[in-house]
Amino acid sequence: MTKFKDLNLSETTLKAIDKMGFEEATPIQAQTIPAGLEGKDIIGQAQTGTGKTTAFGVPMIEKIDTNNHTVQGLVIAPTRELAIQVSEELYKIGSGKRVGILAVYGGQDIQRQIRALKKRPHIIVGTPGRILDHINRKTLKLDSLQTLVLDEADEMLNMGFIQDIEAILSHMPAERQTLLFSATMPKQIRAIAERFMNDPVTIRVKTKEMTVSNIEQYYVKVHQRDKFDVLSRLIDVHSPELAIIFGRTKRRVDELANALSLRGYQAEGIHGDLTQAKRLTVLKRFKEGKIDVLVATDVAARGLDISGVTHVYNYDIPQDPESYVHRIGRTGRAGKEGVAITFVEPREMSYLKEVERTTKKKMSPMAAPTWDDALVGQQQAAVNELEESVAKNDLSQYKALAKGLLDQYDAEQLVAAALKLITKEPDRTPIHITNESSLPQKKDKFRSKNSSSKKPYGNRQGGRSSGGGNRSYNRDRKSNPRRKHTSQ
Ligand SMILES: Nc1ncnc2c1ncn2[C@@H]1O[C@H](COP(=O)(O)OP(=O)(O)OP(=O)(O)O)[C@@H](O)[C@H]1O
Ligand SMILES: [Mg+2]
Repeated sequence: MTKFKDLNLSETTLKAIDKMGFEEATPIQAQTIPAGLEGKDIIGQAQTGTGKTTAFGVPMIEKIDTNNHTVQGLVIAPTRELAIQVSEELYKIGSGKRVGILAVYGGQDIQRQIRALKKRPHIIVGTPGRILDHINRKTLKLDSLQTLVLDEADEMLNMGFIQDIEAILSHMPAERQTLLFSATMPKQIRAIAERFMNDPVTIRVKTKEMTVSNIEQYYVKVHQRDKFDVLSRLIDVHSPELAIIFGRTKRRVDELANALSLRGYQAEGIHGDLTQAKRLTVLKRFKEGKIDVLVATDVAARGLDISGVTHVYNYDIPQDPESYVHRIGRTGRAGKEGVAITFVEPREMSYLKEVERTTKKKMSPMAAPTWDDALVGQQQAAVNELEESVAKNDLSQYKALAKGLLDQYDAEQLVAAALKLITKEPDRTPIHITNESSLPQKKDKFRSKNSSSKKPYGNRQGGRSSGGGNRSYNRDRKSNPRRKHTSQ
């Protein structure tokens, strides 16, 4: 176990890390911080939720010269929410040193960002489209850049983003340190990455499986028409603290969020067609537990760190194994436990197998719960609530009422009635969810490693659109590779 104080860090940074509550460095931090401080280019790969942000953040912050009021560090992230989250973490690491950090992303007033850029921050964290916009307006200069980080590097170098990244790279000094981080790094993408890196070291936290062991992984074989009922019952059985449900398209997400609300769950959706303000509000309400089910497209799959997410449901199986890894990685973070459940239609089993081959982890089959299972789950949740209330609440103002009732009724009858009132019995309100086409069937059962879905260029979009129903997922990020991603 490595302590941060053994990593040759400045007192101010050590203090900041201490304030963040971190005691020991995680393996990826222990391995990349020294190499980062030495100035090496790094490709860092470690499982989801294992602290990669601090792994690149610490050396980046340590190297900032706060007397030099130029942009010395740039972090590029695929979504606005992630850019905000990373900037907040860097702010904490750099708080003692007073490093100036600014997040720039689409959907936020550009004039406000321009004013903030004039205050000469040392580090910019942003999404590619908006960064490029500022470069073109000459409101962001990268001539003095020393450290570049691509968070979710494989995603950033994939088809939807590569042109913007290349354009941004052309505006920064060749002599710089480049750090790439992700939980996944397909070979073909690594090859692209190496083109603009200088003798990079690859730091991979070696584990048997690509996913963290503290996430229990299940699949449920289910026909499309039954998916929603199975989902409602699963939620009733599990009573998740916070759950994320991933759907394949924006329409799917809207319909699921509405349908869940109709059945009495506190659910809201997040996807790229919402305004930025709405996206942020939904996420905030989810973090605060005001809603407990977040329905999302892959816009929420990467990097987001929301504590308390106990369950991830893949309502639609993702097409890429990488997407699966990131989606389920929204739970089981920082050593916590999590459960991931993936719905698979009978004809999509080959996708499940491909995910298992990539992650080197088998999912356990789970039977779809019955209505009675759901009722038992909800009754248990009511019992827990009642017990908690007995333990926690000051009930003195209710005791006289209780006595009165007990004089009149049988105790068992009374408690049963109270439990019935608290129990959210499984709801059968009719709902409508539009059918999406299943993923196209794979012919070659055991595809080679160079299979099409992993190719950075070309096939990815083709593969998706051939599924018909995937179109709006594409639009989510890839339909216009030049500009569109800020509207994910
Ligand atoms: N050394 C540490 N000790 C304890 N907790 C830590 C440590 N480093 C990071 N964390 C916490 O772990 C959580 C996950 O960190 P982070 O978001 O950086 O993971 P990640 O590896 O980037 O995951 P992803 O692949 O999903 O982006 C955060 O809540 C962070 O505060
Ligand atoms: Mg991350």
